[in-house]
Amino acid sequence: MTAQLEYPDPQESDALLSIQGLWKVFGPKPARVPHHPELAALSREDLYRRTGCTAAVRDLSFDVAPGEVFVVMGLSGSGKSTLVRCLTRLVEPTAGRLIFEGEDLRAADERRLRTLRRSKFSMVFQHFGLLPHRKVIDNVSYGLEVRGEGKADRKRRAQEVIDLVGLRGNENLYPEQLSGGMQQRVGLARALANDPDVLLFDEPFSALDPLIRREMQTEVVRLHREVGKTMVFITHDLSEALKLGDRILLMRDGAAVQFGTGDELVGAPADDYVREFVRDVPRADVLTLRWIARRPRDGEPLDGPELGPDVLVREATRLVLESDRPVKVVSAGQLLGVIGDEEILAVVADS
Ligand SMILES: Nc1ncnc2c1ncn2[C@@H]1O[C@H](COP(=O)(O)OP(=O)(O)OP(=O)(O)O)[C@@H](O)[C@H]1O
Repeated sequence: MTAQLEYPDPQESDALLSIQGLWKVFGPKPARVPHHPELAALSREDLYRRTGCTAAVRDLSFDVAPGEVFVVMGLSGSGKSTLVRCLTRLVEPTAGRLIFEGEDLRAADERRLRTLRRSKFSMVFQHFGLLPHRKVIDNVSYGLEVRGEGKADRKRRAQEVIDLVGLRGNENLYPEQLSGGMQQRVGLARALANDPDVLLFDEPFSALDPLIRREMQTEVVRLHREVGKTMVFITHDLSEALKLGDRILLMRDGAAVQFGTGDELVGAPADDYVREFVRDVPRADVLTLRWIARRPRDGEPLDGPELGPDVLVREATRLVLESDRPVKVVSAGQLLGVIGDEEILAVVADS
């Protein structure tokens, strides 16, 4: 039994990167799995038992918009690393389409792929991947050297990104002379030096201790604000995903469980798995007023203070509790609902 997989036409859409029906199957004769409805529907264990194959990525489809931070989150073994490697074909997908800037990446030959990897994508790895015998500045300019750029240009560009990531003064040190956090700054600088269209991060901060990790997350938020690059960020850490992601894809056993913004995952979990995943998130720091506004009751005063629907519950708490009238949630002059002490306390008490 063979099913024909159908995908939409390569993009008239605004997506920078479009992933359509992507599969990566490891094991013997992997290509039969995506096209075989019965095999494709088997659980991870049953598929392995019947075929000896593991579907690390299962029928994933999503678009990444230009300038967006797209986070892929999931527990160990959910397929995140395989997915991010499939995006540049460092791991060869088994089925599906990858459209980047309108180009079908699966049709690209080795030469074209190498060019794309050098000029359009940069990767930041968990274990930094720095060259130990090269100074910071030479690590940062390495990609430019490979691309054949002249010495003066390389140096100028490397210095620019070294300044950008806060490494000025460390140019002539070797990686082993730097702390983990500093080494990952070198990794970031090296990735930015190529001026790629997409930065791919594979759990870049997992090896760092929690304080440095938070500092680096803030650094990525700042860099994103400054350089506006499209980012695909892999993590198993929910708070990291919520802090960085414009949109989050939650994966389990290779498949998508939910796509959404952080507040959508927390406010409207798709199933019990997601509910359990987000259970300990301080809801007041993630949910916005649009999630808790309700219809005004008959006779309720509507002359209270106004706030927008995107204000975080935490930020609105004081105003709501101090006001003797319900706070109005208003967008473009339209009343979306009201919020009183009850609604606020239900969230804050749960946080
Ligand atoms: N080369 C391979 N051969 C066979 N199975 C593989 C291979 N690479 C990955 N897998 C399997 O695919 C599944 C997904 O692995 P992957 O490393 O992508 O997950 P992950 O979410 O990145 O996990 P982690 O955070 O632990 O790296 C796992 O079951 C893994 O054992």
